[in-house]
Amino acid sequence: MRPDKPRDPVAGPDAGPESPYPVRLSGPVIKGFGRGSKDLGIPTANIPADDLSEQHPELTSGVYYGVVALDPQNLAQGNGAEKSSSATLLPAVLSIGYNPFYKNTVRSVEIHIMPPLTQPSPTAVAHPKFNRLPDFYGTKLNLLILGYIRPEFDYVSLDALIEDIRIDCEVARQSLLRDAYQRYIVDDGKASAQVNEDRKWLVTFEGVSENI
Ligand SMILES: Cc1cc2nc3c(=O)[nH]c(=O)nc-3n(C[C@H](O)[C@H](O)[C@H](O)COP(=O)(O)O)c2cc1C
Ligand SMILES: Nc1ncnc2c1ncn2[C@@H]1O[C@H](COP(=O)(O)OP(=O)(O)O)[C@@H](O)[C@H]1O
Ligand SMILES: [Mg+2]
Repeated sequence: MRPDKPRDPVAGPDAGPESPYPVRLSGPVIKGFGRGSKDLGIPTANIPADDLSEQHPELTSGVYYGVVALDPQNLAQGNGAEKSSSATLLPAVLSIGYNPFYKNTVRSVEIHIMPPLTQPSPTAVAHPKFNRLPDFYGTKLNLLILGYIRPEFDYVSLDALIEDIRIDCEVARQSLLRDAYQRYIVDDGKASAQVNEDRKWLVTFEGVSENI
């Protein structure tokens, strides 16, 4: 059960991601249990978790933050962002694990994509309307995990779970607003060669690389 204590406003060192982060994950967006939107009002793009234990033993179950890009080549038509050749980098918060509140028997990777950091945060207020994009099932998603926030918990109620995910969104946002993290989204001219390479990887889909 979730411990009854206040949450830290940021997660991970101010100086930038610390080993083993950043961690790269990719996959097509698949169907989950359909609870994200229906029960919680928080859509999560699920990607396959089959190889996770072998490929990334360092990714223990828990909540993380990072940056995502969706393949612009197979984003469904009419999703608002016109089918184009350039991928957008967006902040994200995700959960990896068995969702103890729902007692899943298989592990899942579920990513909630947040609005750009330049926009006001919808989750700054209690009982928010979480960010919702037009559906993009089947689209390839690249994710760069930059830090760990907390373990997964069981909760006394659905409302308590939703409120903790709202705080996760705020922690992810405040964490990513720091210079050493924001440069994974926007080139500030001060990024190391490695950060530039990671940003380039994010927008590279099957050999198609975008200019960023
Ligand atoms: C940031 C974030 C944190 C989460 N934390 C928990 C958690 O601590 N415990 C839990 O049972 N589920 C947690 N979840 C998972 C939700 O229960 C899950 O997104 C929901 O069951 C939707 O599943 P679906 O994609 O299969 O529909 C979290 C999800 C997100 C996006
Ligand atoms: N902000 C968002 N973050 C993640 N997915 C979103 C977002 N907005 C819309 N979606 C869409 O909603 C789907 C997830 O909804 P969800 O209710 O969690 O269903 P499922 O159980 O199939 O994962 C994603 O696969 C994606 O197509
Ligand atoms: Mg989902």
